Amino acid sequence: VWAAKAWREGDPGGTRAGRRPRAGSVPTGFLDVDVTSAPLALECLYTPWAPGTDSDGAPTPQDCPRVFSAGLDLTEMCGRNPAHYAEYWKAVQELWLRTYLSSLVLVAAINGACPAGGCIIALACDCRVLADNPKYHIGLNETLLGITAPFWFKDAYVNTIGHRASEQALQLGYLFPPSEALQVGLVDQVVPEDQVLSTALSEMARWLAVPDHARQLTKNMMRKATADRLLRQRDADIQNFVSFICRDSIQKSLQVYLEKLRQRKG
Ligand SMILES: CCCCCCCCCCCC/C=C/CC(=O)SCCNC(=O)CCNC(=O)[C@H](O)C(C)(C)COP(=O)(O)OP(=O)(O)OC[C@H]1O[C@@H](n2cnc3c(N)ncnc32)[C@H](O)[C@@H]1OP(=O)(O)O
Repeated sequence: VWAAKAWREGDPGGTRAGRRPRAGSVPTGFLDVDVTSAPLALECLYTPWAPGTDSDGAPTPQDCPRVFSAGLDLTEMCGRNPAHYAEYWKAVQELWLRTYLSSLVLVAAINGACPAGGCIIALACDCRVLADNPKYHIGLNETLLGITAPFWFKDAYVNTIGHRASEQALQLGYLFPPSEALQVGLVDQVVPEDQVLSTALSEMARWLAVPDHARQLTKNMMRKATADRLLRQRDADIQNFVSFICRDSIQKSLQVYLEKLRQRKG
């Protein structure tokens, strides 16, 4: 994900904030964003988590070039206590709200798989450029894990691809390959893999050419109702998440899914 400020400063690579998780960072293990320093949070933006870490223990895209984001860290949702789940979900909400409501131009350069939480962060951006590789699927696959996408994931989906396509894709947990993602409007461009970043930068230039104040006011006008819906019921959403995720049947489903992932690797 590329932030306008860094782009303007000619340092898009410097937006990677994948440092070792620290106090106050979103405990997703995937998207390491400092949520305690509000104005900075998005300006030292993250590279969404992909399996692999650099020498500092920080996630790096290079270590797993085929993954944009594997979504939320399932190990944060398994075998923990209710207080942990509540804190975790609050951080996920915060990450999404800040990304979704950012006044910066955000362009998602999607160079790998982009399921669930990865998709929701890409959807919070202003524009999505996806590499044309049949393995790079994008979408909300929660039902395949035996869980439900929360209402604000659903809202972001509906806002982007419409009600009928969302209804079908959400129930099926469907992950769209690039051509279908483009067709349904889930991404804005599909380009050869080696052109993802240059295309994202061109898109960024296009968006930045618009007077900032007018673009920002318009963005807020378009997004406010969706964000307000979550803001009005943040605590209830956390309670729903905690009681849902604590169910034995849900824990079991998640463990089975994680185990399958691990076995697939072997
Ligand atoms: C009526 C009541 C209603 C109440 C409603 C309440 C609402 C509450 C709902 C709760 C919602 C919760 C929302 C969750 C959103 C999510 O994001 S869930 C996560 C979804 N993600 C996935 O399904 C992706 C799974 N991963 C993959 O498909 C692949 O890993 C990959 C395509 C991303 C990459 O493939 P590859 O490069 O081959 O890597 P792997 O070898 O598969 O993986 C390496 C390594 O990473 C582990 N891993 C992968 N994904 C995750 C993950 N999401 N979390 C944790 N760990 C993950 C994988 O197991 C391997 O681990 P090991 O190295 O073997 O330890």
